[in-house]
Amino acid sequence: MSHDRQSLQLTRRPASSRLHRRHAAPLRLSTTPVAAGCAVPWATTHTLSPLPQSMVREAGMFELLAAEMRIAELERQLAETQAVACTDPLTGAANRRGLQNAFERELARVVRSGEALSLVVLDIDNFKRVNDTHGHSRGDQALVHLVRVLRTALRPVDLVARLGGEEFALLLSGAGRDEALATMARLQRELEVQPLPELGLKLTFSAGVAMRQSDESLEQLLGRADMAAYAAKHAGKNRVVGA
Ligand SMILES: Nc1nc2c(ncn2[C@@H]2O[C@H](COP(=O)(O)OP(=O)(O)OP(=O)(O)O)[C@@H](O)[C@H]2O)c(=O)[nH]1
Repeated sequence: MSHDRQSLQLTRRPASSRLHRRHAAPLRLSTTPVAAGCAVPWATTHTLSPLPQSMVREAGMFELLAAEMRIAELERQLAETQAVACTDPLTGAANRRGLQNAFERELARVVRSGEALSLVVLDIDNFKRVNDTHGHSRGDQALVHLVRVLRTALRPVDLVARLGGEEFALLLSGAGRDEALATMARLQRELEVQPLPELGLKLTFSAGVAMRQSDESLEQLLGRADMAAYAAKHAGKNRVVGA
C-alpha cells in the first residue's frame, strides 16, 4: 500500500489510535466503498484528507491560548510564593528579605530622583511584661495591633518590616531626618489614642531614626538606626532619637 501526503488508506481500527494520529497531523476522515473483489467483507477503507487550513490554524491558536493560560497561572503562583517568602506570618509586615527588596527598590528610585530616604528601628517598650501579664497570645495580638496602627498612619509608599521579636524597621520613602522624626512623633500619638482592644493597653516604643547617607548600605543604615534606638531605650524609653 502506498502512502502519500494527500491521502492515506487505512483499514478499520480503534478510534483512539486514529485520534492519536490525527492529533499529530490533523486529517479529515471520509469513508469510501470497499474495493471490488475485497476478500474481507467487513473491512472498509477510509481516505484521510488534510483538514482545512482554517481548522489547523484554530487548533494552533487553541494550544497557544492554553499554554498562555498555564504560564499566567505559574506566574501567579510564583508571585504568591515570593510574597510569602517576604512576609512575617504573624503580623503580615515585611520580613528582613522584604525589607531588603524594598530598600533596593527605593534606593534605585531615590538615586534617580535625588530624594531622601530614612530608616527607623522601633522596639516596643516592656513587651516582656505584656506577655507575662496577659499571656503570649495577647502579646501576639499586640504585635498585630502595632503593625495595623503603623500601616494606617503611614503613607502607602512606606514600609513596615518586622526584624524579629518586638523589633521593627520602617522605611520612609522620600523622608529626610526631620520629616522622619515628625512622622515618628505622629505614630507615638496614634498609639496613645489607639490602645490594644479589650485590654485597653497603650503600647509605647523606643525608636532610632537614620537618614541614608550616600553609598550607605542597608546594613550600615540599620546599624546607625539601631544604635539610636538603643540610646532611646537607655534615655528612659518611649522616645525617638535621631542618628
Ligand atoms: N507574644 C510574643 N512575644 C514575643 C515574640 N517574639 C518575642 N517575644 C517576646 O518579647 C519579649 C522581649 O523582651 P525583652 O527583650 O526583655 O524586651 P522588653 O520587655 O520589651 O524590654 P525593653 O526592650 O527594655 O523595653 C520577650 O518576652 C519575648 O518572649 C512573639 O512573636 N510573640
